[in-house]
Amino acid sequence: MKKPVKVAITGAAGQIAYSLIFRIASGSMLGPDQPIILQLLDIPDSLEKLKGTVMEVDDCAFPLVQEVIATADPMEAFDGTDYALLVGARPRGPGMERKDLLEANAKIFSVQGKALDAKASRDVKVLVVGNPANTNALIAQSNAKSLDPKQFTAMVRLDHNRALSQLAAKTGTKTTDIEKMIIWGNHSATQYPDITHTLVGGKAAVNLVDQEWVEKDFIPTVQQRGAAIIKARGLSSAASAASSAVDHMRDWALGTDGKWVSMGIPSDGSYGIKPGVVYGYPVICANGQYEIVQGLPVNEFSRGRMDATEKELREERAAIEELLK
Ligand SMILES: NC(=O)c1ccc[n+]([C@@H]2O[C@H](COP(=O)([O-])OP(=O)(O)OC[C@H]3O[C@@H](n4cnc5c(N)ncnc54)[C@H](O)[C@@H]3O)[C@@H](O)[C@H]2O)c1
Ligand SMILES: O=C(O)C[C@H](O)C(=O)O
Repeated sequence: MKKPVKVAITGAAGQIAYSLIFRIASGSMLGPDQPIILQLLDIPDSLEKLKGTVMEVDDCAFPLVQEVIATADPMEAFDGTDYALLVGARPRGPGMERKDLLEANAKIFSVQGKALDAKASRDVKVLVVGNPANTNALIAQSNAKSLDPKQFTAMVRLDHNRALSQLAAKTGTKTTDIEKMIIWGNHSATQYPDITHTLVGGKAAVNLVDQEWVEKDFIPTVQQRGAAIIKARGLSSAASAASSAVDHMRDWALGTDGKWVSMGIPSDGSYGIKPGVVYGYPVICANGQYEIVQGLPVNEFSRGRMDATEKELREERAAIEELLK
């Protein structure tokens, strides 16, 4: 029997968490033999609703769940945390851009960065889902001075999965036939879903689809998918966001077996993206660590898109600079 690990989920009374908590509790994230202590955080006004979610977790009688803590205190929620999924934030509604959320949500992540710094396991792995996810991850990271910046990541995996699904539909293949997809940059409408290096059934994707489809259909569809879901559901994506959060953490913790996935991580100068932003990169995970896939040629079209999404991230950074101190 493995020692239990502590998994903190913020925004635990919200709609993403309503899917995420149950997937994690069933073993989808860390495996069917990894016991879990759930540490659920929400704001005082949402605690009554959270009580209902906890009752439902109890009612599932999950074999892996050792204990469930529900609290409005970040210091309690992050005590000894091994995995932190920072979901809690206000989602955007119809017609809003992610940058509209910047001010509303930024402060949450400075408080939580400090609490993680003070209380979490020194090896904690942090995934920020709450939008604007990349810049929120930057804020949390900057407020956790004693932790390694590499421990803070943002979710672009939903974009990665959306891109796989769009390309599979276009080429009449399965998502599992596709390798080496990349999402560069921000989880926003400037992100760059890049199929330049992608293989479909071992063949170069760029030879299977035309550039016009890539520019006029594929890239905008992936960039605008969040907005399309808000329009259709009247609410932002939830089950797919939860599923992608599980994929991100599982791959980081358990490895990708040499496969590429996309993660928002602190930029280190790779591919000309200077340090100071959390940027989507292609990575390979092994032994609980991720490494950027290096040495890929970048054509002129890709360079322009990669720079444009970096520019947006630097503007977001400038808007919350005072929270980084
Ligand atoms: N990165 C992605 O791919 C992605 C995908 C979908 C949604 N999102 C984002 O995830 C976030 C959550 O979405 P949702 O649909 O679950 O929203 P929701 O409104 O259903 O739930 C948010 C929850 O967060 C809680 N909360 C607010 N402030 C908090 C704080 N300081 N500490 C702890 N909890 C707090 C709220 O009380 C609420 O229960 C939004 O910002 C949304 O835009 C990101
Ligand atoms: O687009 C949104 O605001 C929600 C989320 O980030 C998504 O991509 O579905």
